[in-house]
Amino acid sequence: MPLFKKGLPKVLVPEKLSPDGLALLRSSLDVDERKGLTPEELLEIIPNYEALLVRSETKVTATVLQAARNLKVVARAGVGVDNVDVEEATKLGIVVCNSPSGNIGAAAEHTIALLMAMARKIPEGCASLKHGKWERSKFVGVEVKGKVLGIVGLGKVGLTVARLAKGLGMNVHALDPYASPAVAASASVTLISSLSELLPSVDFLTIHTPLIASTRGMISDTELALMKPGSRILNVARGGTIDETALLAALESGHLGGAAIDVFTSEPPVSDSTASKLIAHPRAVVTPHLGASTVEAQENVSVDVCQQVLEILAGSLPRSAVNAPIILPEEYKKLQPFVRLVEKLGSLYTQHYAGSPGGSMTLNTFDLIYKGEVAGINNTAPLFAALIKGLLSPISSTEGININIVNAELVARERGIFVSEQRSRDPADESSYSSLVTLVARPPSRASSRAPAGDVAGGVAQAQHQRIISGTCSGDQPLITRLGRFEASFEPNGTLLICENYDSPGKIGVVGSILGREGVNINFMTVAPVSSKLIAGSDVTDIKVTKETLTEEDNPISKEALMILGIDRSVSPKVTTDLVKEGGVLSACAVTL
Ligand SMILES: NC(=O)c1ccc[n+]([C@@H]2O[C@H](COP(=O)([O-])OP(=O)(O)OC[C@H]3O[C@@H](n4cnc5c(N)ncnc54)[C@H](O)[C@@H]3O)[C@@H](O)[C@H]2O)c1
Ligand SMILES: O=C(O)[C@H](O)COP(=O)(O)O
Repeated sequence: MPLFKKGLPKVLVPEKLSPDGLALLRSSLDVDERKGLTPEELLEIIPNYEALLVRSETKVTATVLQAARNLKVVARAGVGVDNVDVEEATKLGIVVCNSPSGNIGAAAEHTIALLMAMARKIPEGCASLKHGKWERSKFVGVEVKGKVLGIVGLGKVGLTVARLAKGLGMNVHALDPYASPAVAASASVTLISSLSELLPSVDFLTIHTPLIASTRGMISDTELALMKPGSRILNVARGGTIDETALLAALESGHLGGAAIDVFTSEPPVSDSTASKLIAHPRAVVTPHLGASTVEAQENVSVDVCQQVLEILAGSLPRSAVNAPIILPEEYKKLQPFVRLVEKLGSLYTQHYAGSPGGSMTLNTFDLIYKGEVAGINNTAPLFAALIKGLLSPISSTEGININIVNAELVARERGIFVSEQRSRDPADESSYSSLVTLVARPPSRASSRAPAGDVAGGVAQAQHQRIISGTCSGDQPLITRLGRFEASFEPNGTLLICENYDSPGKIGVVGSILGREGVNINFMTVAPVSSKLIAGSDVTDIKVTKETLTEEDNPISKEALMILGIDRSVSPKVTTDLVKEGGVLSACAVTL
């Protein structure tokens, strides 16, 4: 078991990563470099770490992730994340990030190196000379100038290969259903619309797609048969895009003039496998997944992912996560106070209303309404995630799962929670708030069968089943401005006692003495009157406008109020019961925010 620097988050590095990035981590993280771990050893130690930094060798399986109780981020120092179970990481709220552009140049240059090595038989000539032979006529190659290079996958690496190949005087044809024709044209690449059209035209074919369902085995017997006799093929993308058995057969039959392969279906290849026979074939030029192995690329990807690990562990959003939305840093900064606010709205809703009739158990449909400046924020995914976290954190253990931007949608779907986000660029409301966020909880069916406008009775019936909480941000500090039918102004922090009562003299004294008896100190108190709009009868969508309340002659609606007390500890249910029984309040509820 490693000895950790006390208190620092721990990051496990089980593969060779450039020290440039790791140096960035060392001042604030405990970096544990453990090369050569067996899968069993990885499983045993992974619960100790907050971050895991890998290349393509470490298999980050569902079992590893489930055991990783403290893991916040898996960072892949490179592009491909096929060695990481991203789906499981998403379920568990673990960010998976990568370095999508740090090794593009290296991979493209390696492709060209293999292309030239294969065309000019450099590995064979080199090996022959080292064995003391001088065989000049045996190693006559071909030129690439004027030949057709077919590229499957005109993404970052594919496009760079295209530009380099143009520099060598090649004609470049490419197949990529998602490529931009303008970008292809700017690189003088002819876009071809199908493999069957592309393959017969090429002298060299190179693959630059990810390994996904549609590309697995994409080049097999049929496709190889379409290629010209003597043509050559390259794979610096992922093993499995070219079927290894079909490729070996095409080399053995002499149909293909050569193959240059950097990646294999199983790495390292198993002895006696098809891949090992392919490697041994005299017309195959092979490298052990070296596409990204340059000093420069390794520095790039290492620095890139190490910076992201620091940011993620500090609570920021990743720049290039594969399982979370990308949000610009300046936008994320603007969102931060509202993220805190919306989480508080959700938590306040669950704690204040969950136990009440029609509470959170039945109200699983929410409108999250952004008004004013906050409505101008484009990507509200962090607000959605904050709401789900706020709603669920007070009532569920969520089995150690950290609800965040990565898994909020999945968790909401599993829990049957529906959220509709709405925006209004109008001023926040008649009030002076520049931004206002309102959470409306409602039963799904009622919402769609809303009473026609003007039908106040219907409106009240509908309103009875809604719960509304609004808030704003004062600087960075969240502020609740409405709780139910009450106009409020309190900071949702710490433990709060929320008492509904008729606003009458002496009430505060009684409540204070009951709390004093229990040894509870009051830090602050604020009174929230019924919304003036409600008294004027204009706010028919307000919540909980009960018949009893409206017809209470001695206690007209205008006399109702919420008393919100900030207290220094959580209280037992006995305290809230006593407040109702002895203190004369209508209801009392303690929440911790
Ligand atoms: N050998 C190495 O060391 C090494 C280094 C870097 C990248 N890679 C691999 O190279 C591949 C390409 O990387 P990239 O950064 O260019 O990725 P990219 O996402 O930028 O490009 C992939 C391209 O493939 C296209 N594509 C997807 N499905 C396709 C299909 N069915 N037919 C045709 N095109 C399709 C996409 O539209 C995209 O343009 C990846 O598999 C990556 O893991 C390998
Ligand atoms: O996906 C990638 O970035 C490349 O395949 C490089 O993988 P590596 O980091 O294991 O060299």
